[in-house]
Amino acid sequence: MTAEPTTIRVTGSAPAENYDVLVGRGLLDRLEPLLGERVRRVLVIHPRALRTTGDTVREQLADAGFTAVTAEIPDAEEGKHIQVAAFCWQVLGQNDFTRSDAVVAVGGGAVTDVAGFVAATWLRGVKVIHLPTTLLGMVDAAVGGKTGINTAEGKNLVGAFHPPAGVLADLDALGTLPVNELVTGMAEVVKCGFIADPRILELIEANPEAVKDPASETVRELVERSIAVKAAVVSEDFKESGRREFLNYGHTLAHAIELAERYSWRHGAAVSVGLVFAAELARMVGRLDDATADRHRTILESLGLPVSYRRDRWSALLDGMRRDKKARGDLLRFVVLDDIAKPGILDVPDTSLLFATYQEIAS
Ligand SMILES: NC(=O)c1ccc[n+]([C@@H]2O[C@H](COP(=O)([O-])OP(=O)(O)OC[C@H]3O[C@@H](n4cnc5c(N)ncnc54)[C@H](O)[C@@H]3O)[C@@H](O)[C@H]2O)c1
Ligand SMILES: O=C(O)C(=O)C[C@@H](O)[C@H](O)[C@H](O)COP(=O)(O)O
Ligand SMILES: [Zn+2]
Repeated sequence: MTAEPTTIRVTGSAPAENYDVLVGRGLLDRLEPLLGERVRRVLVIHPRALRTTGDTVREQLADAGFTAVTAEIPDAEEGKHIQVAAFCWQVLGQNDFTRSDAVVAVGGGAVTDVAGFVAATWLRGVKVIHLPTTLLGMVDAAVGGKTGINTAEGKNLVGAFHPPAGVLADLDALGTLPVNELVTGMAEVVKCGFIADPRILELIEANPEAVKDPASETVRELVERSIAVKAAVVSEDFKESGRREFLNYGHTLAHAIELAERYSWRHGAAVSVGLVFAAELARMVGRLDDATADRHRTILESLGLPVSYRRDRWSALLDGMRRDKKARGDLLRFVVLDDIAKPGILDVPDTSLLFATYQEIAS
């Protein structure tokens, strides 16, 4: 018998901002009820690597009486491209998708981001349901309604806030995920631990190896706790006018590293370095104690995640960081900690502080 899934509710100021995130196993039969009465056509967007899963979802929907089509898109960050969105818009147009039809995303965070963007923009907004298949997708990207694509100038520079109608985080999907993908996703879990839920940090520290076993109860608890952190934040501040910025902890440098590496680094790996940098920055300005700053490095290293980046790339990184969405004019703004579960914002008008901080983490 399959155990009942855990339900984590996201709420908002508008009815469309209310939805459930289900965490469990064997959740595919929960998709049809989420689509509702009015949906006739469904576009299933999946990466090449998940063709079999995409076909399974399409066939199940067709058996249930929907007109279901798939759009197979390039893998990982190559999928977060305007040409990929245009391809999906073409499929929607050629199949006469109306405002009462729907998009289903099957894949990691790259897929949920671009599929969410396609849904947000087709006819100015149709329903989207996320079936995340990576740890990172489950704990972060599929939840909260941030959608987007990259441009030549940087990460997620074009997008929209468009909440899903539901998220099915089926832990069975993690069974085929390469361990390095599981581990990079853990960077966002660690982020949630530092900004809001110290129990996450204790669980990882107690058994870093259990964290790499997708069948473990530890992974399930980490997934549920991280989603709970994100759900609480986005329920209060969907469009990032305040508290939601804390979910961006570590991301100012992370996105600059991804751009500098032309997206050959996984997002989670870059977030890992970004978290260490943000902790060092808070230590430098006297906001964070040594032990808590060091704890970032220790816990991320215990998972095998990177904690430093190339010294010779500073100027490219600074250029990238200037395009961070938290920046206001020439002012760079960073999420920092005053303590565990006490995030705040640090305004940095003078980049010499950033350079000095970078020297502490550069290799
Ligand atoms: N919108 C948000 O709030 C938000 C939050 C965090 C991250 N993101 C975005 O998410 C993206 C990163 O997501 P990601 O780490 O999931 O990477 P990803 O989507 O690129 O997937 C990583 C790799 O795993 C493969 N894969 C996916 N599921 C699999 C499975 N079950 N079995 C085997 N292989 C599988 C994919 O094909 C890909 O090669 C970044 O673009 C990041 O910016 C968005
Ligand atoms: O949901 C959010 O808000 C986040 O910041 C979560 C991040 O982990 C995620 O990578 C997000 O896509 C970054 O957003 P951006 O606004 O900096 O592009
Ligand atoms: Zn992220």
